[in-house]
Amino acid sequence: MIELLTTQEMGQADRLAIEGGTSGLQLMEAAGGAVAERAMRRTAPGDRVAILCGPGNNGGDGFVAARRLVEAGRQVRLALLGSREGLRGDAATVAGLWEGPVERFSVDMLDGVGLVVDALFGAGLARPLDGEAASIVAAVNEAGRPVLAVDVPSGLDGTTGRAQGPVVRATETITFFRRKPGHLLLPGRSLCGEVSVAEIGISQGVLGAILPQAFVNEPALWRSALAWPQPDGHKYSRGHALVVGGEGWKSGAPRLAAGAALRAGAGLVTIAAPFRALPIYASQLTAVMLAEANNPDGLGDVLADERKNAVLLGPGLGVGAGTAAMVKVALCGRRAIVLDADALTSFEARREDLFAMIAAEAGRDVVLTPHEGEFARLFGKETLTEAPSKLEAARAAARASGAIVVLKGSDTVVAGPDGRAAVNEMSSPFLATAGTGDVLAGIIVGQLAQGVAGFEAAASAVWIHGAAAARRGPGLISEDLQALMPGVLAGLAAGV
Ligand SMILES: NC(=O)C1=CN([C@@H]2O[C@H](COP(=O)(O)OP(=O)(O)OC[C@H]3O[C@@H](n4cnc5c(N)ncnc54)[C@H](OP(=O)(O)O)[C@@H]3O)[C@@H](O)[C@H]2O)[C@@H](O)CC1
Ligand SMILES: [K+]
Repeated sequence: MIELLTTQEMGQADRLAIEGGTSGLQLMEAAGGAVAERAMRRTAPGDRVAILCGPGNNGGDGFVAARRLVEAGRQVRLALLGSREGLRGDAATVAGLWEGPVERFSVDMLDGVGLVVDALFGAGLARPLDGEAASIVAAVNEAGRPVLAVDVPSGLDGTTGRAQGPVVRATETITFFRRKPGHLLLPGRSLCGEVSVAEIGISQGVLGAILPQAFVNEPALWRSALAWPQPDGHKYSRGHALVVGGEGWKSGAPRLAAGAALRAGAGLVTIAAPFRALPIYASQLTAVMLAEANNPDGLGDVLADERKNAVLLGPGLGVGAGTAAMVKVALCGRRAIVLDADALTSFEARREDLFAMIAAEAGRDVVLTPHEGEFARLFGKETLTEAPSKLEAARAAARASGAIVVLKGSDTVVAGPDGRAAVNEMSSPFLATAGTGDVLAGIIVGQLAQGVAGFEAAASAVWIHGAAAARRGPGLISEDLQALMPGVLAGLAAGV
């Protein structure tokens, strides 16, 4: 399980390590040493390196790296933002060990360098950069040389992934102990370049005191919760997913979802749709079954069979009171529910009704899968814009709704009402194509049908969906995803 630490939690980790007997100076020597190691991979002896140090401990890491790089034969020029006398604590100590000149930044420092080390600001960034700091950042970005950022690109908030002012555009970022959410959340992820993590002598044990609630979405987070068919099992023991579909001319979305649910491992999958649309569905389906549901009462009849233990509503269903009434029927009872697309938008003006229906049945999993537009419509634009980060927006929505919220995008966040959250990085830009959201909703309902718990069902589905897309790359269309899933699932089953 890979935890993500807010800058505050990282400060706690540093403090706990120091209380545990590792000095701050040892941590800084290890951090600066790791920076130097990364810098050496990008340069050869004799190459010129510019190291830009800020007034805090991030700058301290820069001083350590400078010393180590000179020892390794690099030609180092070091600039300090602020005065040497202004340095405090460990940063002052390591600055004292630096025997070279300490310059004031000038643009010519960047001429012909093989690497710029950005050690201006890290976890202590307290406000947007302005004045001299802002002009240094502009000069670094303008120079177009490779940049190695220490901890985070200066100007980026490691907790939120946002920059309120100027920010360094790094080629590579090295952070310490654990990544921070801002390394995965956009725009942070694209500003960091390649991210590596260095161990600096903080023991894993500190996590037991910190209890981080945000994680990288990767198999270690949910692998043990996945359901695999047992030798003595049968299709009914793998669950029965129901996808509620609409009119025939909108049957593509429910069909994509149903196929994905079957691939995800649901034992049976049925699409419920109006009688007049059934021939259209039937002409394109084989293993997926059909049931007639002309209206909410009809859906109630279909759901009278309690073996249908997970239901998806939304893809191709249409926005309006009819869809809201279908959702209401599906939400009566204990089965797991996924609400996507039109099923979310149908509650735009009456979100409290939806949240009350979700709350009415404790212990049942409801997963909501909005993209940012649907999220703003359901939870209010301010939930998105006023939250400090996308992660916090998803958490706030999960708390308000009592559901697991999958806030989709290139940096999809899965958040549970209990505060647990996972940020996804297993993705592909080629997923930005029609129908992929329907496939994701289908994978989630397929996982839920097999009895996988809501948070794990959603997080694993997001990962499987991204991994399938990554296998194809250019040319991907949503119809391809189903056929790509077995390879991804085989890898998970084998534990790789
Ligand atoms: N023991 C440890 O903790 C370890 C920490 N490590 C390293 O330390 C880093 C965190 O160090 P840090 O806490 O000193 O913060 P840092 O990012 O250097 O900046 C603080 C300084 O910047 C200033 N400042 C802030 N915003 C500003 C702005 N907009 N414009 C101008 N100034 C601004 C702020 O001034 P103030 O706000 O007080 O006026 C203060 O002087 C962390 O990222 C990692 O690299 C590693 O060595 C491992 C051990
Ligand atoms: K930095």
